[in-house]
Amino acid sequence: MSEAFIRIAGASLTYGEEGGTLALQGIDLTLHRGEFLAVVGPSGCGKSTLLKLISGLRPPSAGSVTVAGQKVTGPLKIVGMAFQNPTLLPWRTALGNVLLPLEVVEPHRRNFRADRRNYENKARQLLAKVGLTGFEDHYPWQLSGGMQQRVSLCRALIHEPELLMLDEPFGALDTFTREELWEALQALWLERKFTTLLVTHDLQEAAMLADRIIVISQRPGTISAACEVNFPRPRSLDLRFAPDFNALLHDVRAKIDVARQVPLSLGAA
Ligand SMILES: Nc1ncnc2c1ncn2[C@@H]1O[C@H](COP(=O)(O)OP(=O)(O)OP(=O)(O)O)[C@@H](O)[C@H]1O
Repeated sequence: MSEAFIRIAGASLTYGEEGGTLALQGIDLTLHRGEFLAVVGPSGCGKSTLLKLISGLRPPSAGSVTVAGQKVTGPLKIVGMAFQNPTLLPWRTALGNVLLPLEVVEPHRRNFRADRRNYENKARQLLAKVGLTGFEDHYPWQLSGGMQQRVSLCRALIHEPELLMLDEPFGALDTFTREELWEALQALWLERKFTTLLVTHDLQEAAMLADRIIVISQRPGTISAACEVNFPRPRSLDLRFAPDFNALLHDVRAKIDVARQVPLSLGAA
């Protein structure tokens, strides 16, 4: 495995002042460059908070977070993000939405006007990779939920981030669309190998896409278990029917059940 890219050491995060909500406690985690990590656990255990901690949107109350050798002290520029709700700007076309980060994030912002044609080509290529050729000039309201989420994925990747954070990106989609997007995401990841954190409630999604799955326990969230996912890549959807795959799902499910019952960080007897 390659070099460590993210290191979290003894990190805790409390929302609000002292006596506020202790969301995460004693998190130790190392991620290698190019690794795909899935984060699962019961509702409210701190999965999204872990993404905020790593991306610098929230500082740790204790411990430290290091990304690419630098201590995280504020929002990182090298992150692309996509959420359950695609949050596309309704007055912009698919292409216009994908281009948005380039108009905001340096160094692209500086070059955007002069290099617009180049950037547009890049955006069109990315849209083609997720099957949206011919829809570049459509507005969000002219696209299905799955298509909007594809645009959102392209928007998260257009500035070639080293780190991709996905918070339940496919949670609102039907099963077939979700599976198509797993394939699209896997293809992009295999090509570009951005380090990825995926928060999901869908264990099939976690096992299909990730190199490793971590389970966060009931709040205050701690990492209560981890499973390596060693299926060769590219992974096809047929993998869902393999006995090894289902054994892994059962194992992760059992670990989540334990995580739901035992508030580990409170030192249950
Ligand atoms: N901005 C905030 N202010 C105060 N408390 C917060 C804030 N954001 C989250 N929390 C609390 O922190 C805890 C962890 O929340 P978080 O959103 O990280 O959980 P999650 O595992 O992503 O949940 P879900 O699976 O339901 O989306 C919860 O108890 C939540 O109420």
